[in-house]
Amino acid sequence: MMVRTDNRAANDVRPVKVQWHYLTKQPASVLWQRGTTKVLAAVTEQATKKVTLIGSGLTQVQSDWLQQTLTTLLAPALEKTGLLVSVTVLEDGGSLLAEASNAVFGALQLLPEQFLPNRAAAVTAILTGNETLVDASDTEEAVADSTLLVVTDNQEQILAMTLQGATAVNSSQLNELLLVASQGGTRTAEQIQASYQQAVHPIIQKEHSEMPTIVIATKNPGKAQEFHAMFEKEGIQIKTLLDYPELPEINETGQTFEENARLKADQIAAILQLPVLADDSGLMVDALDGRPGIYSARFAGDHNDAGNNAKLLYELTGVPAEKRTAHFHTTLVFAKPDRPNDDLVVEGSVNGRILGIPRGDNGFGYDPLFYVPELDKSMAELSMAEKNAISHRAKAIENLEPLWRDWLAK
Ligand SMILES: O=P(O)(O)OP(=O)(O)OP(=O)(O)OC[C@H]1O[C@@H](n2cnc3c(O)ncnc32)[C@H](O)[C@@H]1O
Ligand SMILES: [Mg+2]
Repeated sequence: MMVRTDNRAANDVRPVKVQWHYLTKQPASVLWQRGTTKVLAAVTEQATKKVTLIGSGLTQVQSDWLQQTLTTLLAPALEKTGLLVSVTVLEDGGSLLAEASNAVFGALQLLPEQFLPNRAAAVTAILTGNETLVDASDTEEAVADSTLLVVTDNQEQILAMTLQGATAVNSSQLNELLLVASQGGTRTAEQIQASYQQAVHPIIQKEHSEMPTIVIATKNPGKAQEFHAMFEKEGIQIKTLLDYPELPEINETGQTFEENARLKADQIAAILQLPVLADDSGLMVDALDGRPGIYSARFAGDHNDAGNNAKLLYELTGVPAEKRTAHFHTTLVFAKPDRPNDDLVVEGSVNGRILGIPRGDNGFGYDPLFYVPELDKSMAELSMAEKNAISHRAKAIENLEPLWRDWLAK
């Protein structure tokens, strides 16, 4: 009997770690880890009624299979809208295609519209010698005679599968593979669900009618997540604009960050009759007299990060490194219903320099061009945790921390 690399039973799946809403500016993204395999997936709706998959770190065959499988699984939803799926393999520690599929299934759960009617999850089962092992690690995968990848729902029903290997399998071996894989897949679906309930559900959706509520004036769950920790420990639940789809769009017509944040906070507090925390942020470049500033999101016309970055580089053509100083700024405004003169206002900023060429893939907006001298990295080269320790939003939250309890109780 072969001892598994981590002493698991033959039919045991490894735990999973899911970081929901991993990318701040994507509507639905997930960092998925099982064993040492790490995959980042993001999904957005697109007008064309098909699945477009952009894979990095998958082979063409794997990308094709995943795209085809998604197209089949999502067929009913694809009659109405299309889907852009991006998959980035950060580390391949085995069962790569299964974990890439799981990352996408996870991200799909974060879209407002339910694309996947059943909870789907993927797992591999391998045949090695005369043993059948579920959820193979990379060392186990290396000695597999055959590998079966199965996508199941949460009831051990098989939704898709693919068999690969140099050795033929007979029907009883295939049966055995199918059995352990479908159980492992359903176990994985439960793991995804448990993580989702813990991480996402309580923050944004769960109703605690007895709990005091504040509203974060953003549709960006990543931002909301940054505020969540501060309020959770005080027994306050937070909601976001996603919980109030009927609210009118508030136009950011102010001339300063504070005016814009105030517009959002005051108007929404008045409508919902709840305390509202709003933020407005942007990039201020010294050589451009503080531009793009409040116009950061639409510097190049529409809300397009690539266009904004290109325009910034263009405007700084020929400006030497030492004159490319800049800072990110955030203003937070906390408003209570019907008390517009009593808003709590705090700010935060982080200094840096605008690079000549973009660096790094994390973050969003101007992050790849924003160099942080203390860390000798661009903002896009920082992990989310590193960025959240030094960012302008983090500093503003730090400044809010000692003030808001007394203000809210007044
Ligand atoms: O107001 P909401 O709806 O939350 O979304 P927004 O895109 O307007 O978000 P912000 O006011 O926070 O930021 C305005 C723009 O400034 C840039 N920006 C803000 N924070 C940033 C950050 O942490 N990293 C990189 N760019 C950032 C980015 O281009 C944003 O679109
Ligand atoms: Mg804004």
